[in-house]
Formats: sequence, C-alpha cells, structure tokens
Amino acid sequence: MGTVALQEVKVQGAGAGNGRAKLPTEAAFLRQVDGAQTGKQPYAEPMEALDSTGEDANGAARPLRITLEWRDLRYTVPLGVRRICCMRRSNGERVILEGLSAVMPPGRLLAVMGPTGCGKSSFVNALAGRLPAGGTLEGQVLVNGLQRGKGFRAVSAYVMQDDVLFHNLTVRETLHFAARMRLPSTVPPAAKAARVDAIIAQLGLAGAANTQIGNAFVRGVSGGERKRVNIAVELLANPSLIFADEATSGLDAFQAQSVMESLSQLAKSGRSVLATIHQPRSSVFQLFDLLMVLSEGQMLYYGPAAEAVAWFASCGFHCPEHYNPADFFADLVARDRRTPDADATSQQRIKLLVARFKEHHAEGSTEEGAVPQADELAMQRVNERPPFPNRWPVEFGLLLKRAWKQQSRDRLPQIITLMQTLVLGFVLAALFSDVPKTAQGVQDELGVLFMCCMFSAMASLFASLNTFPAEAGIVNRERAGKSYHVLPYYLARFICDMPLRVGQGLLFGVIVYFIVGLNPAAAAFFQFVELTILEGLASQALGVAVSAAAKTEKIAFAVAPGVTVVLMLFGGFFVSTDSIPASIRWITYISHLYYAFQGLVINNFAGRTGWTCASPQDPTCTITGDQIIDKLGFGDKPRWEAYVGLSCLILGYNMVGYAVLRFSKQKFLPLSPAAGKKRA
Ligand SMILES: Nc1ncnc2c1ncn2[C@@H]1O[C@H](COP(=O)(O)OP(=O)(O)OP(=O)(O)O)[C@@H](O)[C@H]1O
Repeated sequence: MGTVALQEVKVQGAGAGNGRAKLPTEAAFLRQVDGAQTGKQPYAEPMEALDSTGEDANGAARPLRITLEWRDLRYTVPLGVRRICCMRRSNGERVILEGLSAVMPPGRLLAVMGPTGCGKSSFVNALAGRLPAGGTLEGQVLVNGLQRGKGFRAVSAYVMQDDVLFHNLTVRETLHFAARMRLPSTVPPAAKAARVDAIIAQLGLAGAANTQIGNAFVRGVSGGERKRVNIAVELLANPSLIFADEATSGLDAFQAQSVMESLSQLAKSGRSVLATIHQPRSSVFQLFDLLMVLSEGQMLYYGPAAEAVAWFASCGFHCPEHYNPADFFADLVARDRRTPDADATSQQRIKLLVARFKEHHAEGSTEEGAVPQADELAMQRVNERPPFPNRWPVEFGLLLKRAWKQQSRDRLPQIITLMQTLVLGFVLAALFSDVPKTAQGVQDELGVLFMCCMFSAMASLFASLNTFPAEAGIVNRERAGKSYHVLPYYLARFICDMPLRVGQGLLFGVIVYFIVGLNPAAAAFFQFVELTILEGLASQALGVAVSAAAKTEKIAFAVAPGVTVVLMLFGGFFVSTDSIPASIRWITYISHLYYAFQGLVINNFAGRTGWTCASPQDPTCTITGDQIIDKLGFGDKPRWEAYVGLSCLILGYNMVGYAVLRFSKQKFLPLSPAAGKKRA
C-alpha cells in the first residue's frame, strides 16, 4: 500500500466523519481493555496483592500492578545558537512530543508505532525517566496515581536498544550475576538460581544457556537470543513495568516474533509492558493489547490494538482486506517528502488524524483512570525502600568475581600485551645488548631506562583504553538500574587488572635487564621490576581517569597518549628538572614517568663506578654512577622517593578516575510538572 493508494482512500472517505465509529471513553476503555473486549478479567492474572513482606516464594519482590498515566507530555530540544555580531541568539526549540496524555492499565502490552523520527523512543524514554539532559520535558507521569518517586527504578526495567552485555560470559553466568546483584542478599542463593532457571525457561533460552554471549570477534548467541538475554537481565529484578525501546531492531522476522511473544507473556503475567516497534508483521501485531500511533510527536491513536483499524476507517481511511494493519498505519501516518505535493497531502492527512483523535480524547478525558487504593499503597511502600538491593561488601565480592571471569577469558588483550612485551623487549635488548662502560654506554643505558618507562606507561595506558570504554555501556545500564555503587566496581576492576601489570613488568624485566647488562646486583633487578610495575599501575589508573572523563572511546584514544607525552617531557630524561621554569615545574611531580625514571636511574647507577670518560686528554678518566645521577638532577633524591611518588600517583590518579566516574553518570532530563499542571 503506497501513498497514492492512501490518497485515494482519503478521497473516498472524505466526509465519512459523521458515520465514524467512536472509540470508547477513557473509563469505558479501561473497562473494555480489562474486561470482555480482550477476554481478560480486570486484573485477572496471578497478581496477588503484596503480602506483608511483599515477596514471592523465591524471596523476590512480587510484581506490582502498575497503572501508568501520562498527562500533557511535551518534550522540546533547543535548536542551537547563532551569533549576531557579538551576541548569541537562540535558534528556538524543536517540539519532539506534544500534548500526549493517556492511561495505561496494568498487565498490558502497549506497542508504540509510527514512522521513523516520530518520537517513539523519546516517548518511552520520557516515561522511563531516561531522556538525555539538554532539552525540556513538561507534564506529569503518574505511577499508580503517584508522581514517579524513588521507587520507580525498583519497579521498572528498561531494555536497551543496544545489547550491553559482557561477551565472555555465558548466558547463565550473565543471569546469575544479575540475579545476585539485583536481588537482595536476604534471598537465598538457591532461590536466586531457581529464578534464573525459571527466566531462562520463560524466555526460551534453555538451548543457549551455556553459550557465551559473544561479539563481532567471538561467535556467541544469535541476535534474538541476545535481545532476550537483555530482557532476562531486566526481568531478574522482577519488574512490574517494562520499557523496551526497539525490542526487535536488527532481528529477522522469526526472532522478532519470539521476542515479542516473550514480552506478551510478561504482560499476561501481570506486568505492564511498553515497547516501541517498527513495522511488525501481522502475527506480531495480534500480540498487542494496546496500540499508540505517533506522527511528528503527536498522538493519532491510543486504544485497543484490535480497534485501531475501525478507528482509522471512521476517519475515512480504510485498511484493505487481508492487509497487515501495521503496514497500513505506517503508510497512513508517514510524512511523504518526495515531492512538495505529496508532502502537503501527507501533512494534511496527519493534521486531520491528530485533530480527530484530539476531539475524541477531549470527549473522554473527563473520566480518570481509577487506581485501586491497594496499588497506590504498594507503590508508596516501594518508594520508601532503600534504592540498592545489596550492601557494599556483597557488591564488591560479586563484581570482583565477574571482573576476574571476564578478564581471564578475554584472551585478545592478554595476547596483545604478551606480544608487545616480547617484541619490544627483544628489540630493545638487541639494540642495546652488552652496553660498554663508556660515556656513550651511559647515554645508551639512560636511553634504555627511559624506553622501559615509556613502554610500561604506554602498554598499561592502552590496556586501560582498550577495555574500560568497552564496559562503559554495561556499567551505565547497571548504574541506571541502581544495581551497585561505583566504588566496589572501581576497586574490583583495579584489582583484576593487577596480575596483568605484574606479569608484564616481570616478563619485560627478564628479557631486557640481563641482555642489556644493567646493574648486576640481584636486588637491583627486583627493584627495576617493582618500579616498572608501579609505573604501569599508575598509568593504568591514568587511562581509566581519561576514559571516564572522555565522552567516547575515540576521544579517550586521542587525549590519553597526548597527556602521557606531556608527562614524558617532564620525565627528567629530555630536560633536567632544574632547568624547567618554576611556573610549570609542578607538572614534574604529577608525572609517573618522572618518578619511574628517577627510581630506575638511582637503582642502576648508585654506588657503581668504572665508566670511562673517552677523553683524549686523560685516558684514565672515569665517571662514577653518583656523578651521572647528579648530572640528571637526582643527586639529592633518596631511593624511597620514587616508590612514594609512584604510590601517591597510583592513589591520586585512581581517586581522580573514581571521582570522574562517580560524578559523570548519565544525566537524565527531569520532568517539569509546571506546564502539565497548568494545562491539566
Ligand atoms: N536531543 C535531541 N536533540 C535534537 N533532536 C532530537 C533529540 N532527541 C530526539 N531528537 C529528534 O527527535 C525526533 C524523534 O526522535 P526519536 O528517537 O524519539 O524518534 P523515533 O520515532 O524513535 O525514531 P526511530 O524509529 O528512527 O528510532 C528525531 O527527528 C530526532 O532526530
């Protein structure tokens, strides 16, 4: 059905307004949706009211019946600024959602449809409280008659458009972790495991339970299974309200059907499910209880999905027989910008449909969707619960276990680290093997020591940059769902990174140290390794701090090496600290390369003698190690200073990284009720 056909239909249907079927009023609609219309009894599903504990047999909070109401939702985004002379003028704003009001009773699957860019995701995000900061959201969102409160996150789940899962964990491990993290520790482990099994069965994941999630490089579960794992992760907290944005995007028809069937089952079990969807096939359309059709941010239909065809027919637009209603609506409400005429016609059609629906809505809006008092009370109780399900030590233990599993199975970074260490170690060793004890040899040894600092700093930095941003999506999702605090996550990650840094430092030391012929004392070798490991840990923390501060992986990769190069210039090799202008000398003291180089130089040269000066005037002239140390400006530095400096930097960089992560959590747009109240 193309646009031309729609125009024909419209001509046929012009003036059909008088005989149009009326949609039920809001209250009648609630009764219909709850009762005979859909063959369901009002709240007929197994949704027992919360008992005194509010928990089910597994100790998990029972789903609540959620009546969701939105009033006069209006979402606008600024259109940027323009400069007139030296003044900045706003270009105005763009209205993304306009005047959306409706009530959704519990235990229903609401599908939000409309052409691309019509505001489906914005609508679902507005209800879920997940619109990105930067615009204005006005109106009201009521959950069981109450304004969205602290408990909203606890009762709702948000299934992301993108898959955000650890690729090295199996489906079962992913779900076990989510169950342990999202259910309180008062729930016994056996009950949590039973819940995981139940959800695996419910979402048809039994066949894939022991398969790794996978990614572009590692073969894993199918796209549909990944989507269902995403849903399953959210389900483990037993949410009463589920938002699924583009639940079927990127899936083939069969997988899309199975995902939507899962969502429909969840609605049948008493939960309220809101899903945005693009052009569902007719068998998927049959699964919807309620349908909302949006175009240009306005509502063209909201009501029982089964009655949408009749509604549009009553407006003069008839869906041909044996035609998928979803395809018909998609053509009907899309703006056709191919030619100016087609655009004008489609705009007129949308205007007409918006006006008709508004007219109907105004007739029905005097009756409010009544919320049973028990539901309101249950919601009030949830609002009073603490937001995090577990205590700090439990979170730490779980995060440590997961980080360890993920890292130990992530072979690629380990292989890259090993290869880098071997290649650079042997190249350095080959270039500088058996350095002579001459003035030139001193230069070579200093060069080797600084190269060791550079290698340790860069390898650890890139290890952080390669892994930390990749986790950001998962961590953001888990933090938005109030799964855990940031500190236990941060500490667990730091601890799990340590073995790789230690292994790398040790391997590099073994290859380079003896071939080059650095200080032969055994203690000096161990100090060399200790210092490069400490430097690696500091550099890793710097990488995390930069990654946390940078908005994207690309920015992190652009900024972090630049920062390291600046710190390298203050490392004491190129310019002695004494020759650096006093105003910028402080940078030296935040440079891990400086402390590492200082430590390695003192470790290598202190107390040693016998380097010849290569002076033609005095062939017996020799240089002592202490003279070399003095020349570099480290003469007055005690050995421990490098250790203390590096330890302070590990702590300092980590504190910065933690603070940035802690305070850079995704900001969501608050709901401003003023305008909504004015209009209400
Ligand atoms: N923060 C923003 N700033 C500017 N424009 C925005 C912003 N958020 C959304 N939009 C615009 O608002 C419109 C609606 O976006 P939204 O993502 O809600 O549409 P959608 O119907 O979900 O689209 P799709 O089906 O393609 O996912 C789009 O044109 C989008 O470009």
